[in-house]
Amino acid sequence: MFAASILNIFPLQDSTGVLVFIVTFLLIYWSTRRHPGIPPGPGRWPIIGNLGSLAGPDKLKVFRDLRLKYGDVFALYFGSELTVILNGYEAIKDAFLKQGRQFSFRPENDFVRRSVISNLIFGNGPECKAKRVCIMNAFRDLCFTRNGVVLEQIVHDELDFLIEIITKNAKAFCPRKTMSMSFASVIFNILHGKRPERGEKRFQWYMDTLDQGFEVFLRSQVRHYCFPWLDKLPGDLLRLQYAKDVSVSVSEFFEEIFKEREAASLPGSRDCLLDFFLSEDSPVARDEIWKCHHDLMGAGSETSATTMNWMILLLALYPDVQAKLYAEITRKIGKELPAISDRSKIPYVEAVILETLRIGSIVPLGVPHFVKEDVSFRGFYIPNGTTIIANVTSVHHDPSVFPDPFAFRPERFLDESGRVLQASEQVIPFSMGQRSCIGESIARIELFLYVTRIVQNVEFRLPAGCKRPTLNGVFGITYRPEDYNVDIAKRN
Ligand code: HEM
Repeated sequence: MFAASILNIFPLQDSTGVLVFIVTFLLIYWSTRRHPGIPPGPGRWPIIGNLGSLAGPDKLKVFRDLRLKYGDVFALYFGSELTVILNGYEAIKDAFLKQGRQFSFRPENDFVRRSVISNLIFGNGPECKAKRVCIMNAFRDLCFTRNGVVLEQIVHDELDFLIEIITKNAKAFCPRKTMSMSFASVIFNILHGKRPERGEKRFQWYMDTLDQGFEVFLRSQVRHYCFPWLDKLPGDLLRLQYAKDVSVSVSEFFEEIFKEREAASLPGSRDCLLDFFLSEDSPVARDEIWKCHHDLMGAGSETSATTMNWMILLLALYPDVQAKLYAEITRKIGKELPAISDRSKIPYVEAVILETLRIGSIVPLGVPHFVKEDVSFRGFYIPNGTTIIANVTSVHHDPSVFPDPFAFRPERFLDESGRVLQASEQVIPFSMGQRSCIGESIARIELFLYVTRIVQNVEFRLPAGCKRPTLNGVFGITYRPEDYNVDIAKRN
């Protein structure tokens, strides 16, 4: 029947026509066929796969709707790359904790090999594990074992500067860039033992490069998945040459700083992360250190800054929460500089931070994971080489877990007396398992010191007569609020 219809279309003597038809048919079949046994998902289109299903201004809603239709575990093709999306706390936990051995790799596809500089966030294997352990030990030593004095000091120095700048603003201002710079300075200081000079051009250039790098990375990834052959055409259509040029400049930027530090520090000193990396037993080769520093700067500054941007917006939108926060801080520590040891004294601050991390869902789809073997998961087949994405917002914005999920209500994390913090295990902004965030403790302390000190000193208000900002976010590697302005009133 099938053969007969082909013969009707192409007479026998026209063997070229038959060949073209068969090749076209096979190409369409292979490029639209879903692997058998994989989790459900929408039909696949040639070339773009399921990218069409992700169209729409509100990406988080798109993922919410796909979950409603296909369940907690569904599969999409980003171009030709098979990607499994995990939704809900139990599915993410099953993968990253219960089957953590299989689900804890980072993608090793062609795009990552060609364009990613990272040897930590996108690293795999025992060397990457050794770096994780070394950094976590160094963070513990630098920031916590000396009662957190180093971290506390670094953050307070930075906050002296920040509060001075923001209180100088007579006009309504948008905190985004100021916050990015401030948190980047803290991480830079932990890494290199000094804060960048105020207004230093090299550092400003580096921050701009990081900012653009995030966007270019996302765009060229999508293009590479759909049209890998663009790489063979003249012109840097996939921006891979751009990525290489940036990495050379970034390595030179860090190299200069490393040399300064090597010349200045005493042998055996352990005052910043760089000292740990330069020590004899370091798991990171000398010419690879800059890559780790680049990863830590990228991962550690934009995330915390975005959390603070959400927090300022939410406090301005909910003046009653802000007033309660100020009252609690004043009652418990007055005008004293907050210390890490004060965290347990002011549970309301911790509840405000948790609620901000929940609503903001700063890294909405986490960092991609990957499987390097065929995996059986919840009755589905996940083939070797599949990318795995944990949709963290599916947990944080699930009304069955957090009723009225878009209302800013820190009280949901306090007991009935309002005095005891009841953190929910279902708030997972730092993910979980073997690849969870290694900066979590630093981030939590930074946020505590930032919010407490800033609220002690200033009040945020929506500028009179302006359109009320929404909770709409800008979707990217991080999820940040749309730019907004706030008035800042200095407290007496
Ligand atoms: C509010 C602030 C932060 C948030 C919401 C956040 C969130 C995350 C998330 C979701 C991941 C991916 C986990 C996974 O793949 O399962 C991650 C990884 C990572 N984060 Fe953070 N992070 C924050 C702050 C920081 C800070 C301050 C640092 C460094 C000082 C840092 C360094 C890293 C690194 C190096 C990784 C990669 C870990 C690996 O691949 O093994 N993060 N973070």
